[in-house]
Amino acid sequence: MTTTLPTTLRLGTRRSELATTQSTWVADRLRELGHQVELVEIVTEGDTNLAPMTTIGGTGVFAAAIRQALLRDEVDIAVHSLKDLPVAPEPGLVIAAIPVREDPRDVLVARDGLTLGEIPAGGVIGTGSTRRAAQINALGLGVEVRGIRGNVGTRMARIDSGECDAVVLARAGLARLGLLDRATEVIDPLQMLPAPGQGALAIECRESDTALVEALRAIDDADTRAATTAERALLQTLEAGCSAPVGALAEVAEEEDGRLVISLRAFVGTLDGSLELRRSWVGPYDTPEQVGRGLAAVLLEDGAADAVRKPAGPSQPSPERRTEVPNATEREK
Ligand SMILES: NCc1[nH]cc(CCC(=O)O)c1CC(=O)O
Repeated sequence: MTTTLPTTLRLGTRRSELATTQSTWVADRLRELGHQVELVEIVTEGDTNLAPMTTIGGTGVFAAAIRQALLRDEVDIAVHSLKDLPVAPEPGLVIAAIPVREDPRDVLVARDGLTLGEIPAGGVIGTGSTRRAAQINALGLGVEVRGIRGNVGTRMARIDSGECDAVVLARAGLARLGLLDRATEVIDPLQMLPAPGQGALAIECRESDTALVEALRAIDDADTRAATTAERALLQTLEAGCSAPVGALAEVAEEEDGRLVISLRAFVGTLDGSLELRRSWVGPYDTPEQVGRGLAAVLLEDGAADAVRKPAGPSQPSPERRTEVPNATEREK
C-alpha cells in the first residue's frame, strides 16, 4: 500500500546554527522538487545541558530526541549529521536519503595561521573527540590535547581567548557555516581519518510513509551512500561505542578494468596514542557492508579489540603525558 504525501512536509531540526543550516539546505532541495516544507524546531537535552555528554546519556542524545519526534508523528522528516547517528537502526524509521557528501576531512583552526606541524611542543590543541585526540597523540608532536566541547563557534572562541593554540573541526561544518576561511590547514587523512559518516547528512522518515520514502530517494547520492555504508559497517563490526577512537574514510574508485570499487581506510587506537592501527581494504562497490566488515576483521585480528571495546579502561593516559581525557564524547565526533 502506498501512502499519500502530506501537503506540507514537517522537517524537524535542532536549534543550533549548524543543524538549522543543514535542515534549510535539505528543505531547499525538497522545495526545488516541488514540495512544501516547514521547519519544526526540536529542543534536545544535549542543547540545553552543558554537563559532559557522558553524564547526560552518551550515545546519540541529539539523534534520539529527533527520532522520538518522528515516531510521535510531530514531524515527517529528520535531518541528522550522519556521524552523530548511532549505527543501530531505529525500528519504524528508515534513512531514506543520504545526499551528496561535503569534503569529509578534518581541519585545523589555529592561531596565527599555524599548521599542525608548526604548533610548538607544549602547545594546546582543543578537541572533545577521542578519535581526534588519539590521532593527534599518535603523531607524537609533544602537544597537549585538552578536552573541550560546545558548538563550532564556542570551540573556535577557545583560540581567540588564548586557551588553546588550535582546535580540530570537521571541514564540512565550517563549510556549511561559511567559516572555511578560519581553517589554517586541511588535515590529510594520512594523519587524521575522519569519523565514519563525517560530512554526510542522513534524512530519516517513518518506514510506513512509503510515498515520502519514495520522494526522498530523489536526493539520495549512490556514491555517498555506498561509502558511508562501508564506514558504518566497519564501526558496527568493531562494536565500538560512539566515544571509541575510530576513524574511517571510504572512497569510490575505478579499477583499470572499469569496475567500481570502494577503498576503505581506518584508524583504531588508544586515547594516549600508545596504540595505533591503520589498515585499508578494497572491495566491490555493490557490497559496501562487506568492505566495512572485512576491514574490521583485519583490525580486530591485529589487536583493535582492546582499544575499541574498553576505550576508557587501562589505556587512559597518565597525567605526566599531559593528555587530558576529553570530556565530550558525543558533542564532537
Ligand atoms: N559532532 C558534532 C558535529 N556533527 C557534525 C559536525 C560537522 C558536520 C559533519 O561532519 O557532517 C560536527 C562538528 C565537528 O565535528 O566539527
